[in-house]
Amino acid sequence: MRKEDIDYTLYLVTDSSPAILGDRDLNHVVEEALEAGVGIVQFREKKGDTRELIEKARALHQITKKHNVPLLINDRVDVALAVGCEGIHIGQDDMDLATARRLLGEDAIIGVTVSNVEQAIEACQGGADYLGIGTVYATPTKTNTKDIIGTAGVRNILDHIADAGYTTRSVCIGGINASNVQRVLFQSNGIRKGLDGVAVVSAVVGAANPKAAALHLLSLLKRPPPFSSDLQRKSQALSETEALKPDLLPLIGPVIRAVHETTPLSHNMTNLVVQNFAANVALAIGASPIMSNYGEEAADLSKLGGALVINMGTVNPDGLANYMKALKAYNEAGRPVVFDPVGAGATTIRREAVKTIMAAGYLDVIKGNEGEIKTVFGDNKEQQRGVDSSSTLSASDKASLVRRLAHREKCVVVMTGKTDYVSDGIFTWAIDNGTPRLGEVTGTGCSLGTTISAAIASRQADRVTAVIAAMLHFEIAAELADERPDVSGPGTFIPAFLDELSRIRMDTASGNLSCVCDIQEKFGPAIFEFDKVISTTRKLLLSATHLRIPIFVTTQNRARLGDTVSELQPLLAQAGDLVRADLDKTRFSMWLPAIASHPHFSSSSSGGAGADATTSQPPQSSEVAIVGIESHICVTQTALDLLNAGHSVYVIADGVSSTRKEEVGIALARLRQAGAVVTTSESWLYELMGDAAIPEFKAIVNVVKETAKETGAALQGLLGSKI
Ligand SMILES: Cc1ncc(COP(=O)(O)OP(=O)(O)O)c(N)n1
Ligand SMILES: Cc1ncsc1CCOP(=O)(O)O
Repeated sequence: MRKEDIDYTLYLVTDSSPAILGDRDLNHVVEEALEAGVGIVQFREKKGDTRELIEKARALHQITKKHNVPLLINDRVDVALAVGCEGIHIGQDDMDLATARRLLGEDAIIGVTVSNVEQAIEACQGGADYLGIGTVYATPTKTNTKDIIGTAGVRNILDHIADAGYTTRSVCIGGINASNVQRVLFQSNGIRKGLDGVAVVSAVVGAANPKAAALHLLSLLKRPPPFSSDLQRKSQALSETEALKPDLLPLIGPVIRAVHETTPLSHNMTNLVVQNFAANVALAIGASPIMSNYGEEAADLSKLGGALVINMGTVNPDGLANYMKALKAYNEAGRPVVFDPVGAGATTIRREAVKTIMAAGYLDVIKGNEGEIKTVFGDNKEQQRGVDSSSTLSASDKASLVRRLAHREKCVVVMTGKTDYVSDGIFTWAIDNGTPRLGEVTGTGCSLGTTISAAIASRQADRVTAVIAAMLHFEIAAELADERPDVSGPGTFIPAFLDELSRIRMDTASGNLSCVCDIQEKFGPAIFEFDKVISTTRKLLLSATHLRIPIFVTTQNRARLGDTVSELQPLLAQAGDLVRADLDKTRFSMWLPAIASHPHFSSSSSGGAGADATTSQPPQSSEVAIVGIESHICVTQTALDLLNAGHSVYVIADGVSSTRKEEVGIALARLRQAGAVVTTSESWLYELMGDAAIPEFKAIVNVVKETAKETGAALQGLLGSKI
């Protein structure tokens, strides 16, 4: 067999020790493994006389030859020469590569154990046919292992040898079995070079049915792991340009809506302190919380389409065992896991717990403060005080740390702080939302993990978007709560925060929006009943502020025709961040790219390439009310564009006008025919409320009462006989 044709996918290394082989026959085990499809076998026997070893190896060689699979001998060049088999595997303490090559010749396959970059480069340079990279995880099969390098170590070696231009075949070894093989491969593979396979001992030799075990491993090795989707896609993009950096803002609203619509399960294995608060946060954002710290339940829960939060805030040995069970179950079900390594650097127990959890399964999101993320990265020299974080890194160092950790673990990493950093290992975002108030109450950090879990459960195919959407939802709600006049401290902040979380969700889900089209100073003298348009718009802006309906404003050629009229400016200022856009335009329609791509309008993109196959929704439309001028030009074109984009349009007849009054009636008739609803401000307001029991009812009724005279005048003046 030519060297380049060797299939390293599943590499069997033998072991005849009773602890592994038991009473099975080694030849039979190897024969079964070969039947299953093992592509290379190494005879590794640490005990026995040379003659005995040669005899056993000869017998094995007869079997491997039948399957046209190479047999290598561990350590012993003499045995390999005596048997005449295809090669050897040598470690760092064995015969050196150059001597082995001289003795065995160019055709022999020689593999070399490497556990760091220097050894790997030296072996590649020296002409090794393959590298045995390890030890990945501690294993009872080899107790004299010097270096446990984890998947991060394997990946580092692969990246460096690829950078140095080597294509040497590579397998990894140590503690690999069916429960971790997909993750090991997924997390080990570098962007430029991947592993050719894995080498195992006990997973096959120690299995009750070696053939079935090898078949199972091969089937796992040949298919992508359930959690690989979006990051694999993005990894491919890495070599391409910065232009690929996704614009996430248009995708935020759809994630919040997806949580509202799918009510995903948020399975929290969280600490005792925050259980109640985290459950309330989950409810406020529209998720379905279950607070279960019992690992045995996870197998069932993982099948319900949700996500798991492992928060090690009050870790203990039982808890750790439960986390591992749940992590395994969620990994097997292909459902996302959020890891919150609370207080990771505070104690030795916690540092060890982090290592145990990281080695036990794949984590989709790792979220922590600076100290926690440093500890997870393995780079925290400081002693963390409790669960708090002090910051010593610069902004660029923080960004670099989250990117490196995300890249290493192939997951999304969030570092919380005054500025939060989020990375998928390729792109990194800084988020400056939130309020110091969040730090004044316990459980906010932990319930951010809960919020992320719900978002990621609804948008598993695009984890980083889900994570950022969850963070924005959470932090903007906190800002809004903090600004409320009824909030005077941490006690009043908590209920207000829950209210704002829920309110953002309802606002985003409801899709009610308002557009104020070109109500500018210079139009004043020319427009029919311009003052009525202004008074109706005032009424709508006041009501929109009470009902938290986002507002979009435009002006036509502001430099020449002036800004939006001064009567409306205080109301726009009062509406604050509800004014989602205030744009100048030359196009007649308000449907500018910046508005069309705004989260409130971009829901139709939720059915696009980034949508989660399991939860994709039909494109959702917004309900948009329009006021402004002129009815037959800008208002008409905006309404038609909105209708074309699939939105519902409400033209507020007592709030639109034109230069000539005759144009108005014709424009409204045309829009009605095109599918718009032509209605009045009062009718729209009552339709929005739907129920006199809503908390805002009183405020809106007051607005209606206070503006009753103006409304009458507007109806009289503007509508006349036109509808
Ligand atoms: C495929 C493969 N990789 C690594 C090893 C380990 O070899 P070594 O470091 O020589 O340790 P021992 O096997 O001699 O204990 C291996 N055997 N096979
Ligand atoms: C030979 C060797 N080298 C590093 S770990 C190891 C043993 C791997 O055994 P197992 O697959 O049973 O963990």
